[in-house]
Amino acid sequence: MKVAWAGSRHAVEVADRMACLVASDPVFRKDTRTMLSRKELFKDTLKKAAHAWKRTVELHLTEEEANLLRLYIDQPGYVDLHWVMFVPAIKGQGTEEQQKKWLTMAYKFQIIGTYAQTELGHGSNVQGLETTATFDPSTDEFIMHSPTLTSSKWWPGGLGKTSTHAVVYARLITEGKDYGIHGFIMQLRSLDDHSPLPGITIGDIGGKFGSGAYNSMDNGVMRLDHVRIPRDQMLMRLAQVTREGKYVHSDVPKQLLYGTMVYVRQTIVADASRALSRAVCIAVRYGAIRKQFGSKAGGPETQVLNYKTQQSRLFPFLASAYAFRFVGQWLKWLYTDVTQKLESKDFSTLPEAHACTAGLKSVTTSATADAIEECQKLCGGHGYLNSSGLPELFAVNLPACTYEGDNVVLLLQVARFLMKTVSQVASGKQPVGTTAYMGNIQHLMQCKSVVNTVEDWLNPAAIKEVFEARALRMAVNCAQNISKAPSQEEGFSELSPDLVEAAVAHVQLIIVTKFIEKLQEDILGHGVKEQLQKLCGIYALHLIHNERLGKLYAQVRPNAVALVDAFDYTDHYLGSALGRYDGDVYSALYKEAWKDPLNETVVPDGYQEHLRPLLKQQLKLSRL
Ligand SMILES: CCCCCCCCCC/C=C\CCCCCCC/C=C/C(=O)SCCNC(=O)CCNC(=O)[C@H](O)C(C)(C)COP(=O)(O)OP(=O)(O)OC[C@H]1O[C@@H](n2cnc3c(N)ncnc32)[C@H](O)[C@@H]1OP(=O)(O)O
Ligand SMILES: Cc1cc2nc3c(=O)[nH]c(=O)nc-3n(C[C@H](O)[C@H](O)[C@H](O)COP(=O)(O)OP(=O)(O)OC[C@H]3O[C@@H](n4cnc5c(N)ncnc54)[C@H](O)[C@@H]3O)c2cc1C
Repeated sequence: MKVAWAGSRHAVEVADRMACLVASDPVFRKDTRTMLSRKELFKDTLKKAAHAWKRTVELHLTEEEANLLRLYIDQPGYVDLHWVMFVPAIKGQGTEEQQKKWLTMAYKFQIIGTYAQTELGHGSNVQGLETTATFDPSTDEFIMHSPTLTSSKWWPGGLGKTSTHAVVYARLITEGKDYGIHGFIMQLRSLDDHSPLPGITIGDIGGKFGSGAYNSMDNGVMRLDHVRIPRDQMLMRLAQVTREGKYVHSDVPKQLLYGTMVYVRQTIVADASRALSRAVCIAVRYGAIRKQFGSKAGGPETQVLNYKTQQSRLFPFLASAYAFRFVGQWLKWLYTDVTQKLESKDFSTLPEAHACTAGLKSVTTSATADAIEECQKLCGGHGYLNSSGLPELFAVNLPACTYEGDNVVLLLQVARFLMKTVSQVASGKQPVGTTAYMGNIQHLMQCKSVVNTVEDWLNPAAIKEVFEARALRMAVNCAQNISKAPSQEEGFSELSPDLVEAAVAHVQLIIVTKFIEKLQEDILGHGVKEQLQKLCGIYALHLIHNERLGKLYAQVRPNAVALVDAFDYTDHYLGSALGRYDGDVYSALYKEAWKDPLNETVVPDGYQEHLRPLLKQQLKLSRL
């Protein structure tokens, strides 16, 4: 099962090696992270990032190994933005010459970069950004400026205190005309003493949700006061400004400006499956250790994992973790395929790639945030302790519902794509890729499900048909209602809640389909495929027909712990007293409690000033 989860034997081996490297290095300790002040946590993040880079160089780690090292260090920081957004933005939007110049420095960490798009006034509406980049032909420079308070850059990770450079998104103005949003490389801080360059005001935007967690990241604010940069720092793969100030657009779709976001959304699906699997791992292992109540005859107490209510709340998450993992692996393939096509100037699959990455990012991150919260409840009181690992896991993954595109905004993008596809089908065009099922419209609009028993739900063809019919009918229903509205735009706006539901149904169909396709691959190992079939059934059925699942849960229960062991997480990475591999939960909880700063002294600070006088006063009063 470890191989099925990781994708290959090689993937298991390299992940194990990197996880152990991190777990055995004292610099990467994180057990007292939630007790650090914001400043201490930030410094700890800088230390870990520098040490990770040192180890990467010393051990000559490959890109794959270095990425895993960063993942297992498990502490958000500026390096995430540098590798996940700054470098890809230059790769996707820079010319070959620009890539050579900037990536050479970025790969060696001679510069640290971030992705500065969002502003105080606008995040979702990228076309509404206000920062300006005005070309001055007299000096061959762009003047970068924040004209209003709301145009202050706001949120970019690493911007607050660390980044020396950024890809800054701004409205390009040349020859008096506004050509909309484009990307520019800007140096922000001196490479000698790290002070901000003239005209740049920069800082951290302040503490965020939860202790520890995302507070390790210095999300930043930046205002620009007529800062000049050379013309060749505009990223010029999609469009150029000539020496004379002429705007020239390349023959590529302007949506490629959004390419970095497509790339990151695809990686976020993998993050979501990992976060969900960590929460499930903690809740399942702990559920096997925790006992409450017993038989009336005085027999042994019951493991809470044996309660049917516990199973019906928890096993759909276990199934979802596997489902998201497999769809994430497929999405990575889709992204690579689209990138190769783009290189040979075939842009035909771009809308589908956008819809799939936007939709899957939305559905998987929302489900994951909800599931982590529920796993905390599934662990009872102990789940609420920081030492359970769950509060931090929740706080770190909750913003994934917002960053890289608010989930509802992204689902509306999927809905737009679906409405276009429905109208193309109506005019006789055969849909392809993930919407190919819509071509079967005559059958799917009328068919009746052949499913009667729980066993029928293990029939992949039956499951697929139900999901296809559900998604298509919801989309067609929306399209019909929109066509009755005074205008397309008004109809879309009025029906947006239904459109979001239709988009979710389409995305869930993709997830179910990719799970089924996974089951058609060669899967080695005794009983592995059978367990995955049950999980696939649970994933599909819990979305549409909760009542019939009891039998499947009973079949999964004997292997529940093994199914989470297959995630292959070290105790260091899981970071949970409840989810320990050896099950020694109570000693671990007890030990963790003593690490709290409040326990550094037996009598707490503040006793002399506030507690003692109060108690003495009460004592005096009671004697009167
Ligand atoms: C215990 C815990 C310990 C710690 C654990 C540590 C680690 C674990 C967690 C993981 C952490 C780190 C790793 C990951 C790092 C991630 C860091 C994330 C940082 C965040 C960064 C950001 O948020 S960057 C900013 C992102 N911003 C957005 O996403 C903005 C969203 N808005 C948009 O994308 C657009 O404005 C929108 C699409 C909404 C609208 O576009 P617009 O052009 O205005 O309007 P439309 O008319 O709708 O579109 C025009 C046509 O373009 C098509 N289109 C739109 N987008 C795209 C696209 N991306 N690609 C292709 N095509 C696109 C659209 O469909 C329209 O097409 P049509 O044919 O004309 O209909
Ligand atoms: C932890 C974190 C890290 C981030 N890192 C970065 C970074 O590195 N770089 C960067 O540039 N940005 C970053 N961001 C910003 C992030 O990309 C934006 O917050 C995100 O795109 C959402 O935009 P917004 O904040 O403007 O939300 P808003 O759009 O203001 O959303 C508010 C509400 O309005 C709703 N809404 C908005 N538009 C519509 C619509 N058309 N129809 C229906 N409902 C709508 C939304 O659903 C939401 O409920 C980060 C954000 C966070 C939280």
